[in-house]
Amino acid sequence: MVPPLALDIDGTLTTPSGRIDPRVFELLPGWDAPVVFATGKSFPYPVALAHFLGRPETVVAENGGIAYVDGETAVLGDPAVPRAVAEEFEARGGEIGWGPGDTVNRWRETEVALSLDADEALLREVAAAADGDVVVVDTGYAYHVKSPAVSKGAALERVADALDVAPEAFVAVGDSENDASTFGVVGESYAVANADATARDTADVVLDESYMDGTARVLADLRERDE
Ligand SMILES: O=C(O)COP(=O)(O)O
Ligand SMILES: [Mg+2]
Repeated sequence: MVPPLALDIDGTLTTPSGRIDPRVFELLPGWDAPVVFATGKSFPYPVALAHFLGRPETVVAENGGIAYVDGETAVLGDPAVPRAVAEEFEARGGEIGWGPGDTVNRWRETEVALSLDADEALLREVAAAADGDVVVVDTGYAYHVKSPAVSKGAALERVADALDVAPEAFVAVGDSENDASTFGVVGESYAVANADATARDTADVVLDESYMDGTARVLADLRERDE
């Protein structure tokens, strides 16, 4: 039996230019165990990915603010403080940075994401004034303003429980500080070579290969182990 997977999306299933690597469509549809997409992106993105892979929609979105499994949505974070921080940031001249349509935040229910072009120093200053009620997480793709109580790892534990699978049975692959909590609850964890320092420090193994090259290597090794 291949093990269940907890897979980050950006930096892990993508190319360096941010596209879904086509190998995702070869390797994941037939994976014979649960696959949880655990992402900082908002809820529709991992649902769409699972849908178009023909897989059950088992997802963790918004860095753990949302967990979805068996048709049940759990909203695990309160957006009030993150939104107040974003409003104060804008009142002080900061820009969220996604342009007028802002599809990055449109469906985001528990946190606020800002472009890496946003004024990080101002954002961290405004967030620090919220007295520990928010943290700023830099995924390498966005700054996320979220409750410190929310994490991908905690949400994955809920999803695993609903699937009746122990969290330790999962193998995780990720690339950034928002994956450290996942790495903390699964049995085996891998950071791709492009991972940030936090992901590298918290993963069991740091891969030699980057992006989907790294993830594909892990999947190949897991299949081989299964034979
Ligand atoms: O949305 C982000 O900032 C990063 O997304 P990821 O968690 O799938 O890498
Ligand atoms: Mg990532």
